[in-house]
Amino acid sequence: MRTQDETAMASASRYGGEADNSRSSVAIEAIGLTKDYGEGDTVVHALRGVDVCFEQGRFTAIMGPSGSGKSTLMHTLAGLDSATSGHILLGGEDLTAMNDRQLTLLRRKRIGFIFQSFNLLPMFTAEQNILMPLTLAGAKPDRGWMRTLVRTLGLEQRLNHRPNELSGGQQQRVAIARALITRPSVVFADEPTGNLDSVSSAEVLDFLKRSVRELKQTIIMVTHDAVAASYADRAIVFADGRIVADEPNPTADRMNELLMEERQRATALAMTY
Ligand SMILES: Nc1ncnc2c1ncn2[C@@H]1O[C@H](COP(=O)(O)OP(=O)(O)OP(=O)(O)O)[C@@H](O)[C@H]1O
Repeated sequence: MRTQDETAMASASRYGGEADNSRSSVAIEAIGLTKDYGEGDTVVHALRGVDVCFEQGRFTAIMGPSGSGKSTLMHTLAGLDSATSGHILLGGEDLTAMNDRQLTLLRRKRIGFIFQSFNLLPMFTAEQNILMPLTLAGAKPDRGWMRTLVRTLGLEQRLNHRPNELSGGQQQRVAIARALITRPSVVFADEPTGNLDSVSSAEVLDFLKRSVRELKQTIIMVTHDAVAASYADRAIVFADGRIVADEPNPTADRMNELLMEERQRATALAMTY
């Protein structure tokens, strides 16, 4: 196990030693993160020593073949799943050293989630759904921030509607507002456009991008769609529990190319066995 100083040094090394200035812009980072499922002959190494930083105010996409570890990375970073070894620093605090109660509080206050299936509560209005994280925490809404979110997401005319009175795209916009209402340090989006048609997908991705540009939010999105990844500022490709590519300003063509290269590499490897 590393000491705190060793953790800080490992973290600083990812910036070529410019630790102090650049660290202030880091939202969350993983250091030597591993996650194994099972043990012995049946062990699955889902994460194999992942080192990665996610900067504040940036939109990052995570891509990769099925089973490569994308969801495991997201769940572990969000404190939903425990790491086997390594560290996760959120605003300088190590999640891997926290107990369940501390993790629950941290998730409630500092992490937002957006799911493929929206996960809105059907008996509540859009407004009640958006405010739900605050209601559950017994916290008062910041009305100014609520207005900003509602305006940015174009939900002014939809606040009194229940989810079944909204289109898929509108429901996902409500879910985005709900994820952002606590002004979290980081928002994890798991295939947020997986259930949407291409027009609604483009709309939702545009809003995610605006949340980053205009509202200074930090978003990490898992997606299988290279076009969705092209809305991000950065795209990471995962394979076999490791990062195999890290692309700034990704285009859909470039991401398809990287995914194809990874598929060819995996096929060539399989043929040598
Ligand atoms: N609870 C679990 N128990 C055992 N193995 C698991 C568990 N969750 C994930 N795995 C395994 O860990 C590896 C990584 O899975 P993960 O779900 O993170 O991949 P993924 O890239 O998100 O895949 P997909 O794109 O299909 O969602 C896979 O081999 C998977 O079978």
